[in-house]
Amino acid sequence: MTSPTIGVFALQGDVREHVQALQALGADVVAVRREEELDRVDGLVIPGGESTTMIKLADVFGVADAFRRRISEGLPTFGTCAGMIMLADRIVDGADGQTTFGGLDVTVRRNAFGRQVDSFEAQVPFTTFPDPVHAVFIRAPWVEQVGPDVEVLASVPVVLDAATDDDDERADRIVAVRQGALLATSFHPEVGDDLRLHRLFLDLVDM
Ligand SMILES: NC(=O)CC[C@H](N)C(=O)O
Repeated sequence: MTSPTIGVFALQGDVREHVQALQALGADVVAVRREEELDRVDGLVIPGGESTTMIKLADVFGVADAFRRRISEGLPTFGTCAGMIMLADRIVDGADGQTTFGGLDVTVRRNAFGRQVDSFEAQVPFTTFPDPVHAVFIRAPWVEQVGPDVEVLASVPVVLDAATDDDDERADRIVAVRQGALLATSFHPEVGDDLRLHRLFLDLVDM
């Protein structure tokens, strides 16, 4: 089989890390800033970065609707952190009027962990892998609600703010999901050398 061509959304974000991870797995990778580039790809990665800037630039360059259309038509897409926000159909705590590309039937809370800790690392168990994934969270979103076609792949325990320290409540928050050929993580699998999530994504592209 010939290698798939994977585009990395390159208007903003940690593009290079994703390019390296995908190339290490044998994919042909192109940076995508224009519609002609988007037209050539078999799959798309939307990196971590800043979702408000991503959507602003996509609007300014007139490509937001092209991304929306291709994703809604079934282009396999992997969003990490800000990329997860860009794939979400609904956001909580977005900037005023913030929109997304959508496609993933989830509600995502932006900067969700911010009240507790801005950035942290954790060993996160996945339904798809025998061993946990070492996950780096940076001002990360979490998934607050999922539609019926969304499969939850991973959650992390969090302590919810309570009136007093004594009755802090614990709950699990979703940090990785899959819906058809769409995959999203709250954290940055492109940081570090664990390629399992990129490989899982390339398997979705092949299907
Ligand atoms: N590391 C990240 O991608 C952070 C996401 C960022 N908080 C946003 O809203 O887009």
